[in-house]
Amino acid sequence: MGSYSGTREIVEAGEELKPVQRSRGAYRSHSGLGVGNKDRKPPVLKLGYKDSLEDGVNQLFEAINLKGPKGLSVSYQGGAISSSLKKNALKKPITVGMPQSPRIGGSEPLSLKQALRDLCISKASEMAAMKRLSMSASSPGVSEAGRIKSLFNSVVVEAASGSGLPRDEDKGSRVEISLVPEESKSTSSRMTAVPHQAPNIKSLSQNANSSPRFARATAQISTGSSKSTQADVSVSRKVGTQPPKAELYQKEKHTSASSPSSSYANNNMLETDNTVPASTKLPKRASSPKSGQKGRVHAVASSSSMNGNRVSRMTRNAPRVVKTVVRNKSLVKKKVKQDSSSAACTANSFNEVNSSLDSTTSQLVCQRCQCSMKSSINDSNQDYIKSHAAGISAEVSSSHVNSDVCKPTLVENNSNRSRAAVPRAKKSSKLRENGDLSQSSSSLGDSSSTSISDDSNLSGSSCGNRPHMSKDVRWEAIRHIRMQDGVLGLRHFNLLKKLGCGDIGTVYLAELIGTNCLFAIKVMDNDFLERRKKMPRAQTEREILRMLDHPFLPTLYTQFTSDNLSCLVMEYCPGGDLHVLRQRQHGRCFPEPAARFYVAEVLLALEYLHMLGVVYRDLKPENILVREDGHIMLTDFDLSLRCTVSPTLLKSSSNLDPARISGPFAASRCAEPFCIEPSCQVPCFSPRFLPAAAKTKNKAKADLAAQARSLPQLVAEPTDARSNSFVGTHEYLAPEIIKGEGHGAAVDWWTFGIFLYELLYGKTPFKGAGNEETLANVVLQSLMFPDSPFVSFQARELIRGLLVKEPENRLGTEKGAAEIKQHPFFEGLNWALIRCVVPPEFYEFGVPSVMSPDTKSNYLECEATREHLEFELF
Ligand SMILES: Nc1ncnc2c1ncn2[C@@H]1O[C@H](COP(=O)(O)OP(=O)(O)OP(=O)(O)O)[C@@H](O)[C@H]1O
Repeated sequence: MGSYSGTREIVEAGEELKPVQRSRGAYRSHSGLGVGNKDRKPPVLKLGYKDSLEDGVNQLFEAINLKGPKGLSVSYQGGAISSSLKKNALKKPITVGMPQSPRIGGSEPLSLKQALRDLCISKASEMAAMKRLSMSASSPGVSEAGRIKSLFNSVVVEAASGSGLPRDEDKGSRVEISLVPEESKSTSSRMTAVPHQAPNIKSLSQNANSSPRFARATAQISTGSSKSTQADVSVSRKVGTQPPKAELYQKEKHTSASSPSSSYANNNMLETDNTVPASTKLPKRASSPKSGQKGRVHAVASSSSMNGNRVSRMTRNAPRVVKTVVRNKSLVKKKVKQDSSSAACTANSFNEVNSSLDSTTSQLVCQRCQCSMKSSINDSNQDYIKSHAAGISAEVSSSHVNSDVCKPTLVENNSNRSRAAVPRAKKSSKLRENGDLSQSSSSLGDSSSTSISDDSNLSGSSCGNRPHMSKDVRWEAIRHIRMQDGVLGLRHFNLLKKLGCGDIGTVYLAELIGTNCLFAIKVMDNDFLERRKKMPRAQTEREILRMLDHPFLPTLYTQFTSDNLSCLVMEYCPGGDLHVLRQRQHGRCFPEPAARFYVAEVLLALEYLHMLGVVYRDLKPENILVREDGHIMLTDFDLSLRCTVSPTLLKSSSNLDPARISGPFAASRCAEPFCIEPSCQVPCFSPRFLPAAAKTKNKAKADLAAQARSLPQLVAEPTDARSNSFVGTHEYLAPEIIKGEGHGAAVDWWTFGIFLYELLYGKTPFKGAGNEETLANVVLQSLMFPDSPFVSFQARELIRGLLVKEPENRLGTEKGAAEIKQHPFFEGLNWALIRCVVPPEFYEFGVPSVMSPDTKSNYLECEATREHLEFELF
């Protein structure tokens, strides 16, 4: 990852590091609008109905008293009827259309019954007429059920209050129970303020009902949390009173329509629990949280349509502990308990997660992503590939950060930011126009920084179409911040350390504040990129990162633009790169088994990239990072070439006997395929050199080879990829690139050969005294192997096959990675389970402490380890 010396730029993040005004006011409770404001009285329709009814009844009973038989058990005293009868009369609106005979004794004369019936009928028709009138007067957005409901409400409530009868809470809730739940509501009505409707939560619920996406996006904030109260209130405000938020809703709805999995997170910000039925008494919200609870947000998603509840808890402002994490020793592994009963693979469901409040053990799962495969242009292959190639179930280990860590936040080069302030707005809008980035409206009122999020395309901060990383707690951490603050920006991160810088940006280790989650953030200055015409490279990298979901490739969690700095939030690899790691080895080269492990994982990553139509073009040890678990991660895609590809299945596995396939690998004692416990090591590397005495095992070996040959073969070489770009690193450049003959996917197999050579011998094969000589050697010099260190014949054979100067004769050109995987160098390797094998252990690494202002300057210089070409002929 070195940079060309003449073109090394240090791009610093001019971050908005002031304590952020979280615009609490924006979320603050607003009396009368609170979702949970159960004191809010339904508006009263002044229909004049009650008075006329009472008058009529009074007149009737006056007549009865005067004319009725003596035995009649109705009392009338000075114009007031008995409460029971009065109640009956007042309940009349609820029984419209079902007139009942007043049970006044059992022997009332027929004329009285008739009189009462007539009265009921006349009042019913009066009501119907009034209802028609009110229908024509009301807004079109209000449904009939809503109007009837309002009518009932007004009648009952006013009657109750006007009657002088005690109006207890139960009765109040009964009024709600009597309402007919609306079945549906047009989406446009969601945008309309409907003042006489039931509380906003109701209309939200209805929206949720009409869209499964809204249903699953339900979020209820726990009682007792200040944030929860604010969030709740913000819901109603956004829906009922604030047009901009309503627009946001609309926008999100469209997004969801096109990509169901894409806007989950944003929805969560705005939705309330859709499962609160109309008959349910609205919960009372605590208005003044206790200090101890402040900041603790308890998000609950529940739905009757869901098969489980998702309970997520995150601790904010919890002390963070910086702790050296020793691989395989101090890792805190988190188990995720899922509700297996749920429809786990439906895009609308969440599974219950066993989560703990403890920051070190909280674990959140977004189960839905496991099945939501994003489909996009030319993505049919990608879907297939992703579903087959990336199925790892990642156990997440939390990193521990010292409580000191969160205090300071790195502020660098503020002048850059002010410099960029003027063009920022212009460019941002330009980007938006291009549809490249979508502005997320923020209610934070952060005037000093602009954050533009492109997360709609990344499925928000949900794991989206990344099933293999779906259980990563970092998705949830990001989603939580977005729920809380609306839009993610650099201000949400503590920059702990500069990890390095490349041609187009600077990479920082960063902690998402309050979450204990570490990320690598690549920060790119858009002005700089534009000036240096490197915007296309940044764009390429971003596009490729967004596609990736593979255990040996980086996960892009989110991306945003903050103060004209484009930021890619990626998975952090604490193990450094293979270039550094190799130099720490005895003889500056890896033992062959270690080299075989690393190149095997790189081969799988390249295979996956090729299947996605990506020619990587920049393979070198510097671009291979070591994860916390010792497996690798191939990074840096700005020099990659994108093209179309059509994977072809050369040979199917339909005629294979599954028992035979598993036969040679049956040495594994563990049935759990993802178990990485040493005692359950999967024998990915069975011995290639069998003891002479073990001749009887030769048959098994032959069987193994035969089975390997009979395994299904998928070839996914981007055959039409051609480029004349002169890109790469001198020592790794393929001859066809140097000669300018145009190149394709075969360049990756050349670089793969150089890479293996360097890991085994500690140097590249064609390195000259200078760059020119190196290039000449690549084209003209034949391949030679040093005598030492000792390298197996198979390894040398593989290198020979790969470093063929004519690309058409090069190993891998015809059948891609499948061809290379079958080389004897990899004999006995269980490709499918290599990610479960215990990786070579070379050294321990840990999480650095926070980057102090003193140490910051140490990172301002980037050491170029290898000269890097950036001449592009396009
Ligand atoms: N996800 C990550 N985790 C840890 N370190 C990273 C990560 N991504 C990059 N780095 C480190 O940051 C440094 C800069 O990375 P970057 O990809 O920008 O540089 P580069 O490979 O030189 O890029 P370019 O080819 O664009 O010049 C690298 O040296 C790498 O070690």
